[in-house]
Amino acid sequence: MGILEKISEIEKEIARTQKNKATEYHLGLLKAKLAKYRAQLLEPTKSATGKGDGFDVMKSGDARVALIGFPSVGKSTFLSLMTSTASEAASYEFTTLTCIPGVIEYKGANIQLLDLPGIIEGAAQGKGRGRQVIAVARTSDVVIMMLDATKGEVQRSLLEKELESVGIRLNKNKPNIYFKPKKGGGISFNSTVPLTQCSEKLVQLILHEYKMFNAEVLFREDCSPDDFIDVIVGNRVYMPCLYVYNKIDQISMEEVDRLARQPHGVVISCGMKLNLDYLLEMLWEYLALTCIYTKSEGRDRTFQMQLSSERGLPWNMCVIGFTGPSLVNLNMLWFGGPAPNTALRE
Ligand SMILES: Nc1nc2c(ncn2[C@@H]2O[C@H](COP(=O)(O)OP(=O)(O)OP(=O)(O)O)[C@@H](O)[C@H]2O)c(=O)[nH]1
Ligand SMILES: [K+]
Ligand SMILES: [Mg+2]
Repeated sequence: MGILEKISEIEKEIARTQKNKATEYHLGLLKAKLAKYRAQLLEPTKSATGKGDGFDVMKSGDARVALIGFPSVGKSTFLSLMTSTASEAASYEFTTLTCIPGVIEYKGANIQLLDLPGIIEGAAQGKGRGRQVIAVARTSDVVIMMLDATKGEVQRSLLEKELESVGIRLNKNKPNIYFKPKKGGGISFNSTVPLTQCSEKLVQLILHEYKMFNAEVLFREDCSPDDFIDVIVGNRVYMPCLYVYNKIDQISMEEVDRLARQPHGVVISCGMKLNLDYLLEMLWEYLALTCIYTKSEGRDRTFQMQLSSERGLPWNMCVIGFTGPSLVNLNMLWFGGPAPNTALRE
């Protein structure tokens, strides 16, 4: 059996297994296996990482934003509107075939915006240029998931699944679990909070699946088995994502209102140049959140300083757990006591 078949078998088994106390170990084990096979799938192949395929665009500026979406949702139209780069837009699917960088200048910062080919279901497993596109998404600081407002919610959940399956975690903080593999001494397990989704036995089972028999594990929040697997697999990327619904000129006001209220949602029309300023403001706030995930060195620090001086705060103000889309929330939280769940530790 190939890896793809194995993955599909396990996914089916997870889907048909009822979730309850009696099955929690079985499910935990299945999820650990799934994560293992998916990791194998992601091991670089020549075609996915080969230079010269148009995807190896140099990072430049203060931050990088990737445009991810199905074909013909308006990604290239957006790039051409927001930057001085022209990217061909047309009514047929897969107009864009490589990665096309542009620069947004905003509040003294240069934000690199990347237009990418459309992706479809199965992208992570190599359909179309999905793997290259997703590899670029992994290198960005914020993802703009562009959606066609006329097309319903299914595109969004399909894309979320694709990104999820390659270890990209959207609008989610890194699980607050201390994990350290050891040379001996068995598995020591502790938690500072009551756990409702994981237990010592489940943690041991998952670790054994990864052939780890000695480790120190400390849960500092009530994490799920999936969170724990993310921590031991270790190559996950946590990034903010804006869900941008384009083409609102084509839908009713009621529908616009509904989409605008989605968490992390912004509604726009590239065709009629509607709400683009607001999107830029939101993008700026979401970029501020990336300070949480990045190290305080070099260019990241410059960017943090820019962001925080604007708000009259010390540059390392940005070292805060992710609480929501509003920076105001973050600042209040920070002044309220020690920053929870700081990710600048490493
Ligand atoms: N009605 C309407 N049409 C739009 C809007 N934005 C873009 N379009 C149209 O949608 C079509 C696709 O736009 P593109 O920018 O090529 O889309 P894309 O996402 O880059 O497509 P691929 O590169 O093929 O993945 C074009 O015909 C655009 O003119 C909008 O806000 N409203
Ligand atoms: K197109
Ligand atoms: Mg395009």
